[in-house]
Amino acid sequence: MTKTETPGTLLTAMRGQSPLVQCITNYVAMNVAANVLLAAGASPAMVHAEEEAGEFAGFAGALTVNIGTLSPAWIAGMKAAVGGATAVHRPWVLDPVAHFATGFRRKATADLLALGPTVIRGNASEIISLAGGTSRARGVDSRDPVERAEEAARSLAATQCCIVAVTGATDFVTDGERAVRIHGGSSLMPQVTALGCSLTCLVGAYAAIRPESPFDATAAALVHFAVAGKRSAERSQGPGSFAMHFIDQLAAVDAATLDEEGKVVWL
Ligand SMILES: Nc1ncnc2c1ncn2[C@@H]1O[C@H](COP(=O)(O)OP(=O)(O)O)[C@@H](O)[C@H]1O
Ligand SMILES: Cc1ncsc1CCOP(=O)(O)O
Ligand SMILES: [Mg+2]
Repeated sequence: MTKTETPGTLLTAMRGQSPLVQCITNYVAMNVAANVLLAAGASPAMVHAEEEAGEFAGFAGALTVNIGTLSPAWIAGMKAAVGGATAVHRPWVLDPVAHFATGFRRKATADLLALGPTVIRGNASEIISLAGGTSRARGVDSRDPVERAEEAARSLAATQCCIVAVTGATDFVTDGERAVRIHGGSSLMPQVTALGCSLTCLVGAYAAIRPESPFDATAAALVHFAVAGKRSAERSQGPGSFAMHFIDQLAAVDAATLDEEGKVVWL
């Protein structure tokens, strides 16, 4: 991030363009993620059929691919969409939900990784395991602290030549050389399903407006979540009211709020 391109500047640019984001996400996340993107200021479209996914990616601002509820038909749609996005040099974001859990997921994830994602966004367990380490998780929820994933993220980013974002109590973003930690959010966030998946879609929205700067775009999306999450927790009684306030706060925060309340620490 530069002084002129703060997260707040990127928020204003993102809202100004309201980018069309093709989200191939899971059944759990589809509705949540669409509401998150609309509240944040982007335009989501959940388009995953093989017959149309590549064509759609040819005019979407960015593509996001999430393997949460995988099936062979969805994998075909994902590959077609990545082909379409790559052909027109649009960024695409991979969310490797519980990729370590089964052979089916491991194979699909390896195939998608080989197609060269612009950004990988996962929780600490997912990133540790994706870099070849052993995580403690068995399913979609992380069982490792982000600090344990930081070296894994750097190495994965360097090997894959992409941006890697690890989320959790404190987030970490790296391109293999540069790295930032982003503080904020709330411990209520992992108690609401699909917020990580929705964040992946929001990374796509920011990447759509700054395809040449995916590091800054990813960090801005994470700051947007961190600030909205902290403000929502201050207004909530538990996970249910948090989910409602979170949508409100994603919409309520403006550029000045992100730049005043966002806590980004360069490493
Ligand atoms: N303990 C926590 N404190 C603050 N924010 C959190 C915490 N756990 C997760 N988050 C936030 O929740 C969002 C989703 O991250 P995470 O739960 O790691 O993803 P996933 O749902 O894929 O496991 C991110 O914005 C992250 O910063
Ligand atoms: C519960 C569940 N099962 C398959 S995908 C999914 C949603 C996971 O969402 P997130 O990774 O954002 O917690
Ligand atoms: Mg996840």
